[in-house]
Amino acid sequence: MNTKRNRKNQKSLINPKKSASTVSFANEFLWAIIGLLLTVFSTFVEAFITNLPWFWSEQGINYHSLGVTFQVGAVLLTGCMGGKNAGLLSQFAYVFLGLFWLPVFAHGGGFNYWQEPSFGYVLGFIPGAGLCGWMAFRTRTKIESLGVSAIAGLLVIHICGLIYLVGMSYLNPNILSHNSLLEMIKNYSVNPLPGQFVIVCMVAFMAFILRQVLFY
Ligand SMILES: O=C(O)CCCC[C@@H]1SC[C@@H]2NC(=O)N[C@@H]21
Repeated sequence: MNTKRNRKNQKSLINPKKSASTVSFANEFLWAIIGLLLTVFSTFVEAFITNLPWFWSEQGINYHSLGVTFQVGAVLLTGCMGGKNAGLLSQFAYVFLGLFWLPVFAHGGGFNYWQEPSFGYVLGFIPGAGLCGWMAFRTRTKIESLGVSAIAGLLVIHICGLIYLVGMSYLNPNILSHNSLLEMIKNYSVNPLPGQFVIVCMVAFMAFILRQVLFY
């Protein structure tokens, strides 16, 4: 047992760059709550960017919508800041809240929301935030690894959403006909992707700065 621990210590001494960051239980719990609140509120906030600040005096401030909300950004930021457990817990709580209590999903809420063809994306928030959080704490804090973690989380959300859409069109064609399947895939996976990539960059940048400031 001791030999095992010694070997582990030696490894991190040999390659300190690779040593994983850790997050305390208190921080995990705090980020699970912050993540839940962020996800609830950001679902209703449209994401936008402005023109570059050095053009503000000439051109004024121009806003461009990214065509998505900050919802997915909140899910990924929770993973990047709180880790795997905070990501999983916050998104379990979000799905539970939406199904059993408040209309916190983009198109409302309630138990029948499972019939919403896009519900797979909401379910995907759970493994998406978990994977993003797990990856974001495997190495010391680097903006590249935070970006890769957020992209991996985003991919998982889309994979879950797509599986649910295809599954629903086969198992429940009354709700989602084969004809509208492509339209749904376009609406929920193809069209939002460019905006979501911009959000992934914002998430990686914000998480990097916050983790430097908060020393973890
Ligand atoms: O970020 C976006 O706006 C695109 C992602 C869409 C997520 C879908 S919208 C319907 C469903 N209900 C939710 O609360 N989210 C998913």
